[in-house]
Amino acid sequence: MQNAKPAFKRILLKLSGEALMGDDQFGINHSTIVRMVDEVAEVTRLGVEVAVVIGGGNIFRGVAGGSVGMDRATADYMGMLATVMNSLALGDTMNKAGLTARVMSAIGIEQVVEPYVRPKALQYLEEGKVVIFAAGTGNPFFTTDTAAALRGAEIGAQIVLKATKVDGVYSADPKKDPDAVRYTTLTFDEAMSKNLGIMDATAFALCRDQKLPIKVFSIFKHGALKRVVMGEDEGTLVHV
Ligand SMILES: Nc1ncnc2c1ncn2[C@@H]1O[C@H](COP(=O)(O)OP(=O)(O)OP(=O)(O)O)[C@@H](O)[C@H]1O
Ligand SMILES: O=c1ccn([C@@H]2O[C@H](COP(=O)(O)O)[C@@H](O)[C@H]2O)c(=O)[nH]1
Repeated sequence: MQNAKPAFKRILLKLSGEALMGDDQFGINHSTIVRMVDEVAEVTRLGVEVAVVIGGGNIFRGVAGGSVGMDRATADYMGMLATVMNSLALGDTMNKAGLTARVMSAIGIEQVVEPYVRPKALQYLEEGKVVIFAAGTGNPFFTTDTAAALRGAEIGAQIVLKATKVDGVYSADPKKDPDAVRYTTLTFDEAMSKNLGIMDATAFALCRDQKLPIKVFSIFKHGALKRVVMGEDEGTLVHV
């Protein structure tokens, strides 16, 4: 179908930080980040406005610091800084691939990244730039999934796309339970009442209240992002 149009005008793409490691044990794998950017570039060429939140699990998670006795809020700020590093790497890779990316941070580090200012972010999106929201929500005790829900709602995205290491939402963690079954669709209430660990309850609740659907799909599956954007059958849709 040559003339098919994208199903969405503006998306909030949540990229897994952990997936950035590729086959490495830690950090940012070069060919993996280049591959992710290629997938994003493909959907920008369709005219879709793309905002991105990237996680920090390839570098640091606050919960890990907390578990070895660190002050949890301090550990969470370290986690937020990890997302700034990933955002800078992603923005740099995008710019090298011919996209125009702008990184905006929820915490003040102006010598490194410009601060998040909503009208400016909206202006960049209208100009066709890719906006990368760094440092999560700017507050400890949250996650980048919640930041994705928050920024998605703020910018009027039509959907939050969670690109992660699994190809959808399962009845249990498919990495731990081989009998887990994948859902094609489910409601926010079902996801929360079943305690499905793919996203935290705060992110689900915010999206439910804002009637902002979430699509969960695999970042490792070539072309999956484009298929989601074209409204094709891919991953799991979580809806009101
Ligand atoms: N019910 C479930 N269905 C699917 N995946 C699940 C489920 N419960 C737990 N998971 C796990 O959740 C993981 C994805 O969530 P998580 O937020 O930890 O990673 P991410 O968002 O990809 O990484 P990061 O936080 O670094 O951005 C999957 O890799 C999967 O193993
Ligand atoms: O709003 C936020 C977002 C993130 N954090 C901290 O950063 C790490 C990395 O984010 P992930 O979503 O786990 O990839 C997270 O574990 C928190 O420690 C935060 O405090 N507030």
